[in-house]
Amino acid sequence: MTNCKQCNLQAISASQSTSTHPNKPETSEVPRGDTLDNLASALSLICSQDSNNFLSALYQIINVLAVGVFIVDENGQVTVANAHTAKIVGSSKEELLGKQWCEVLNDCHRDEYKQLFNTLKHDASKKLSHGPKEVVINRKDGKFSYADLSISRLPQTMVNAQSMFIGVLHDLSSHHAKYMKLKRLSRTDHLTGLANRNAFDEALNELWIECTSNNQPISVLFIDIDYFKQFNDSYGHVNGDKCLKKVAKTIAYCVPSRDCVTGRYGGEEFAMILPRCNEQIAEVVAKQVRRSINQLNFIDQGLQAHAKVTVSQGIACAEKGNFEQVESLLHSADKSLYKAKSNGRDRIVCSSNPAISD
Ligand SMILES: Nc1nc2c(ncn2[C@@H]2O[C@H](COP(=O)(O)OP(=O)(O)OP(=O)(O)O)[C@@H](O)[C@H]2O)c(=O)[nH]1
Repeated sequence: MTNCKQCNLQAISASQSTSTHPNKPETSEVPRGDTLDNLASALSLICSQDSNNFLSALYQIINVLAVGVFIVDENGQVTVANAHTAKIVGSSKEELLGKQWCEVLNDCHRDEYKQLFNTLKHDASKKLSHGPKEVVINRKDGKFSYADLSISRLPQTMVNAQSMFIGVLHDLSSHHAKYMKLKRLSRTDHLTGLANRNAFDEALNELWIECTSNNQPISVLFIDIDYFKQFNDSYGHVNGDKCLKKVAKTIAYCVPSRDCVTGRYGGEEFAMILPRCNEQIAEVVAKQVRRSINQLNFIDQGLQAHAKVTVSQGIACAEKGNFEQVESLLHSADKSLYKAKSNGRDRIVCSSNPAISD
């Protein structure tokens, strides 16, 4: 940084490299005594070995920091950016200079930060310290960086008439990738890859609110493998696990739309949420599940052709206020499943029409 026209920082020069700051502002926010003296002596040490220039020393310090530091003017234009900011954004420092800071941000934050700079531009009295807040940054290579962003107003005593802001960026990209992986793992059943019980319950609560508040139907389908203990006992747990995986994949293929959720509800029990689907649609899906499961064989696992599984299914549909609570809907689907089991298995029971469908 050689000569920043908008900022008085350049006034801090080597010719004034004494033990006190040349432009020491008279505000209570500024460190006094030891702190300022120590800073000044640290800087003069660096300056004496280098360019003998305070400003240059300050800039070099900022530039080697392992956090992104940048300064924007009151119009939101970047006037200073250190090397780490450039690294996070995936551009060179030169490319960043003069650029609107908001353009660096992902669309989802742009309006918020445009508004922030706009508000502060018109209300210089307002104290600014915004964040830290997690933001997504559009990198030049088309990828994203994730960072914690804090923006603070530079003290008025440091700058001329206009407002200047300093931003600090902490790169969260590697943490973000790990967080996303952990989040995905915590929501996935590790054997089948379907939603686990926790994720299923969360999705059901969300879809329940969405559908009931829009007067749309929502159906739940419980699918339970018949006599699975016998399968395990006959062919072993390893084959039992492979069977569960195959059944899960087959069920997932039968969902009628992308907004349906399929989960592993318990050991050999699966469940499907069918938002915006009435009971008739749910029954069509259940019939498709039954047909597909009945066609499965386990020859690829080394089992004989007669090794087969069937499933029993229970359906309940919330429509026109027939269920007040999501728990009642689940209870009703569970009761239907129980009926399908007790009436011979390999069949479908709907809660509003308990006649057995086989
Ligand atoms: N291989 C394997 N077996 C499991 C897993 N989770 C549960 N099971 C087995 O699933 C079987 C369920 O047995 P039951 O609850 O008696 O039900 P069922 O034999 O399917 O009989 P019905 O449901 O009444 O038709 C048990 O033998 C469990 O050990 C799993 O992750 N892998």
